[in-house]
Amino acid sequence: MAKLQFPQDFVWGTATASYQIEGAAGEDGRGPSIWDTFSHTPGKVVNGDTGDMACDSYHRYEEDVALLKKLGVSAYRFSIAWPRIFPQGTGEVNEKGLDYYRRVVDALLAAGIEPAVTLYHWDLPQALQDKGGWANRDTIDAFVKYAEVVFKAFDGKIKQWITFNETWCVSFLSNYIGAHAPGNTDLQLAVTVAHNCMVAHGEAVKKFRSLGIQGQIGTTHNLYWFEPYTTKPEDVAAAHRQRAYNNEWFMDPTFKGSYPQFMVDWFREKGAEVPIQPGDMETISQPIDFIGVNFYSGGFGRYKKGEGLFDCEEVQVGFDKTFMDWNVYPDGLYKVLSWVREAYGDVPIYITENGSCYDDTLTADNRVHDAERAEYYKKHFIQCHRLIESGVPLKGYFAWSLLDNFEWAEGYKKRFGIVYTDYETLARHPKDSFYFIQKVIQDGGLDV
Ligand SMILES: OC[C@@H]1[C@@H](O)[C@H](O)[C@@H](O)c2[nH]c(CCc3ccccc3)c[n+]21
Repeated sequence: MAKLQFPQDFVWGTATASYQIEGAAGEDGRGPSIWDTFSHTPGKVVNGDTGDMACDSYHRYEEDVALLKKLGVSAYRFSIAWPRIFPQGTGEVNEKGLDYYRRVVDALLAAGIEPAVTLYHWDLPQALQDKGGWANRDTIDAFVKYAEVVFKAFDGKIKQWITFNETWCVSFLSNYIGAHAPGNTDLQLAVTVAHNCMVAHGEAVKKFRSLGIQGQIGTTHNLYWFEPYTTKPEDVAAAHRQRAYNNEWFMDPTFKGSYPQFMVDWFREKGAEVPIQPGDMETISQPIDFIGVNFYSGGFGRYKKGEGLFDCEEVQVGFDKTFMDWNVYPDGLYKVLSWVREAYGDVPIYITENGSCYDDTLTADNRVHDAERAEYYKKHFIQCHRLIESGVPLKGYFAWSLLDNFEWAEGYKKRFGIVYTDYETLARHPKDSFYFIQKVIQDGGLDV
């Protein structure tokens, strides 16, 4: 048996998001978000599930913090709900909304756990969507105002800030594919939303710097490792387009201050132009202190005329699949973060999400023997160690997720938690994967 030892200062954490765990949708002045609207629209979410109750973390956050302490993490990534701070998106601050996050942050700090906070994890105030949402550049200013209020309220207490969670999901998944809120299916709209969100990210970073807020700020993109199935030029080009859709389209503006030209040309062919205004690219590529990467899966593709947006079809090569039908591809984590370092330099990296969904069963004695999920984590931890050994500046890892929670359009059937949420009683039951991660943290590494 070999012992894979992690650096002493490696950050182990778990991640959640406001709409997925809080519940209390109308409590203490919270305004509606686009996910309240979407989940309450028949046909949008499996079983008609909504985030009205979720894990009720709005009232049970102390139980969550106790679980985090038991797990032994040094950090906890969660998101602040904009509609709790500005119920109408702009205007009057809702102090009761801020108070909830003050309770959460103080409980975390009392437990010796660092909060890592995402400003935007998809719950846009509906009042802003009614005025065009992220397609309207006024939303950028509203976002910066929201960020400023939260920066000032928690300066010195929250020291790791993430502006956006997965702008690809906010733009393409939600406005081209249409699977997430607000559920549009327009490519130009998606390209515009992606651009405006990235400008909003940059403006928030500028505000953070100008206010002299303590700590570090970055953003999180979901990166997908997609490789050509053969070395044929058309397969290489097709797989690259498909990968760039998730990766370079967001990472190039963030770190190079420009969009990848081959993709600009491809979108132009499809009738979509990027609405760049003077100064936008400089704003987007404001220097950041780290990049958050959410990694779940990857695969292989080859050219197929007319297939999808990029004339690319996925080739099934025999990967094990999770309950989301996603390939289990741990090597993809090694490859994608090695690519980040090659393409964008030695920017510190945090894996801000990684995890898996399997069909869990709660036993009579409240255990969940989720061996597949524990194995998924083990395989990905091994790749994290391999990355660190290779010199990639990987600084931390946040497991998705602490709790089973509202899995967006899939509702509550899809469980990603290392803790089982009993939706009848809202009781939390650590799964075997929780104890596996607890031991890795305690030991500072794992035996392989
Ligand atoms: O699907 C599991 C998690 C979500 O619960 C998180 O809120 C979100 O940040 C997140 N991103 C991804 C990868 C991108 C993706 C999200 C949803 C559906 C398909 C792909 C997986 N996850």
